[in-house]
Amino acid sequence: MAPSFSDRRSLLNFIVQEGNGIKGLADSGISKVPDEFVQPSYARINKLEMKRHHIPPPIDLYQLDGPNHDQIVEVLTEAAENVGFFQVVNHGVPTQLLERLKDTAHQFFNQPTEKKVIYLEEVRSNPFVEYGSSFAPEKKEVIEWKDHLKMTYGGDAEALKYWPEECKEVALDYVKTATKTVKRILEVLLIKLGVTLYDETADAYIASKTVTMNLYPKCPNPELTVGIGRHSDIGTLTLLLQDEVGGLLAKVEDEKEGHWIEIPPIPGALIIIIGDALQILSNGRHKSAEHGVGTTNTQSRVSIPLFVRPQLTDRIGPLHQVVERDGVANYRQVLFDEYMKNKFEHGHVAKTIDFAKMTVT
Ligand SMILES: O=C(O)CCC(=O)C(=O)O
Ligand SMILES: [Fe+2]
Repeated sequence: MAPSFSDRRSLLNFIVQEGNGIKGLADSGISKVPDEFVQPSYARINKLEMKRHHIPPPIDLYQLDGPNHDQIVEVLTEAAENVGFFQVVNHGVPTQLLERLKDTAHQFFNQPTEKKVIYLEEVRSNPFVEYGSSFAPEKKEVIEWKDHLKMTYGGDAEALKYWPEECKEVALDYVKTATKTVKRILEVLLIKLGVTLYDETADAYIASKTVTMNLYPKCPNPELTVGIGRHSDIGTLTLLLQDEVGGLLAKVEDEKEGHWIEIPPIPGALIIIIGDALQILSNGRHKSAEHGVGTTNTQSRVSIPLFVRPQLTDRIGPLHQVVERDGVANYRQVLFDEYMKNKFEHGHVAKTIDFAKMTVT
């Protein structure tokens, strides 16, 4: 029989403290989501209102090494400046690895709860791994329909020691190959901005790496819920693998207030999302994409982002070559840790980049 929850506390106990997750709730056979999952109407992204939008074909990264190099750089730059996301193929991450990642994510979440609870924030013994649900479910009024396993890279030895046995090899392989892809993309974007790059410089902007496995279980009320609310990613770039289910939504700016589109799954492709750190570094040329995830009642979905960002102890601000060219710095220097804390205080509510805006004194 489906469990019933007398109040929010007992619901959170079941999902968070006992570690049953959203998956546990979905598997219990509920026919309607508890009220705590019902998003206020302004926070929902209505699929019906989504405009038809021409989705550009994925960008072939292989061509960066051939005669069409300059043309591909143009296309990448245009996407980074105008929409903040794009899809790539021939990206250097083998298809077989992508398939293994998706299978592994399902395998991890399909395990009995007692295998997963050892990675709960309150229980785990190290900072490199975290299993949980929603975004700050204890603090936020409305709960998101998502479970996650976060694996933070702190070196190979730590990954092999602390990441879950069933995920560690495939996740480590992903960090290594995908980091090369991300670095290459970042380099061409920065060079195009006029930045002279020494190896360490690009590395500093991608120094911290986290692979997350997200699970969005089948949801009885997709029209009322979100998997992840609208947000922009905090880091430099996100490289995202989504499965064939779909549900990733992004906001495209236009003359009015912008409109939402679905970023469709393309077999073998990866999605690149510009994060806030790159918007700041590029003095606002590159736009971090506002995005979110819908839910569906047809099947459960997995996605596996690799987030790269500067270290928390780094200060970041617009790169001096860009400021010289633009004649003005649009953002101040911020300690990345401070930027992150401010963002987390707000949770998933659109963009928080104004925190780094230059204030007129
Ligand atoms: O699941 C997705 O497609 C996107 C995930 C995402 O936006 C995130 O984890 O920040
Ligand atoms: Fe995101």
